[in-house]
Amino acid sequence: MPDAEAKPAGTSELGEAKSPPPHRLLPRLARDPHQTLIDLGNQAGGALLRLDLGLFRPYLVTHPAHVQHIMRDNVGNYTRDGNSMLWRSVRRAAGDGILSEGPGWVTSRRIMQPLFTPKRIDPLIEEMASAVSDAVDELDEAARTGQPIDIAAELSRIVCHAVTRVFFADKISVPDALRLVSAQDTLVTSAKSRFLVPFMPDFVPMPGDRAFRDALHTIDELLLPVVREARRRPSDSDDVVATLGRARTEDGHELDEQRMRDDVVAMFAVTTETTYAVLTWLWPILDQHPEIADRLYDEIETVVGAAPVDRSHLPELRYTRMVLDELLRMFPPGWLLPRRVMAADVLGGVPLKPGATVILSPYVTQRMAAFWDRPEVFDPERFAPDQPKRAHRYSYYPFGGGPHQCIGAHLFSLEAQIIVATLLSRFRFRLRAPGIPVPKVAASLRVRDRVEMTLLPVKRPAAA
Ligand code: HEM
Repeated sequence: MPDAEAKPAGTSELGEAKSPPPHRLLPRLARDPHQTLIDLGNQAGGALLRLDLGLFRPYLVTHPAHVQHIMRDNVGNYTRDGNSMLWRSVRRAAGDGILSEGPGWVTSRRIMQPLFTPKRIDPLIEEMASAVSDAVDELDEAARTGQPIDIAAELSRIVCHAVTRVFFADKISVPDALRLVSAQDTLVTSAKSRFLVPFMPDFVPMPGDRAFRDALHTIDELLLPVVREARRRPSDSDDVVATLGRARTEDGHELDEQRMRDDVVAMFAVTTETTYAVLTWLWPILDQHPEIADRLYDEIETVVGAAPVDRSHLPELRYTRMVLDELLRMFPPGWLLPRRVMAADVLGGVPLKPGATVILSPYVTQRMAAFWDRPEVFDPERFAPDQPKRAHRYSYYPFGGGPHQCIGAHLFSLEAQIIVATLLSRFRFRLRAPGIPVPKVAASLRVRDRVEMTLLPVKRPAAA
């Protein structure tokens, strides 16, 4: 693997970041933003780049050492400012809580983080596996009749079954959860123009605004009653809503309705959206790599077989975990993580002014030839336990890092193993249109078009 440390993290001399000419950059970004950013990252080899998008001129940060500086070493200087790219839309949807910055974030992180530690999550494995299994049962009919399914829709249904039961104590019904997921989908997609033109004031109408507002309205309609009920009848349950209901701010006050609503909205989104988004990429990848698929099937057959997935299986699903780690390398849902520069700083020899935007991208760094061998090849062996340690912690950061590091990484790992093992212990699949899907231009990394497939029940010799 290329040695990230050996690449210059910057130079001791100060200088402006290179900036690709806008007349070439803009058409390329409009055509294929994902590949263009990877190409730019590769051309710059880890140096900071300035993207000249007219009135908006953010820096693209790809070197792991620079990522570490922003996410960890000098984190106080790089904020998820609620007026900046991406975070402005996030703030409109999820307010000043866990997905924000400052005192509201401190309180929410203190309240939410303990719910997702391995100690709290591991005892929930059986319940999660049983919810997943119940949801997967509903695919038997499609497998029997050969009816094609939209795997993203099915995965979101499976995830909603698990999440509503385990983390929301069935306070949100599965049909409501699916309406929420669909509204979230609209938020992520309709925020695109505000994302790309973050300096436009709110009073100037932009495409997608109406859809965004309608989706927020749906979310409030579904979640506010849940919040109000929890406030009316506090309980000692340890689901997300009841936990927020009992929580206190740093100065001892209970959270008001708006603050509770903000964190319920945020927590529902992060527990659903990311997991199904990343697992949707798995099937086209397996279809393209039959040798990887066979090894995965063999492991699941040996470890799980025809039995329901249970806690004892998970430590044995080593190859499954390697496949998931590689999936997160190539398709991290949080593909762009912008920050606002607070005070002047120097990064990689480039002076940064207060107010500038820096864009970090796990998607780009994790596909750069400077930091990965054959970055465009899907190869789970990179994550084999006997592989040498990666040269730099931040050459792979699908879950971010530093104080804002994802609190759901352990949950994702368990939940994704359970879902993949449950599905593949029962079905094989055939894609209707083979090929790796094109990513959608949206705030998170999703497939642009449906991934449709037919399911084939796994045949096993009848027991003697
Ligand atoms: C594939 C699965 C997931 C990926 C790749 C992922 C990725 C990320 C990333 C990159 C961040 C950092 C954002 C930033 O630095 O601005 C983050 C934050 C967060 N994630 Fe995840 N996430 C995943 C699943 C989950 C799940 C299942 C949960 C459920 C608890 C979750 C909860 C959160 C929360 C609450 C934050 C905000 C943390 C903070 O700012 O203090 N995530 N996630």
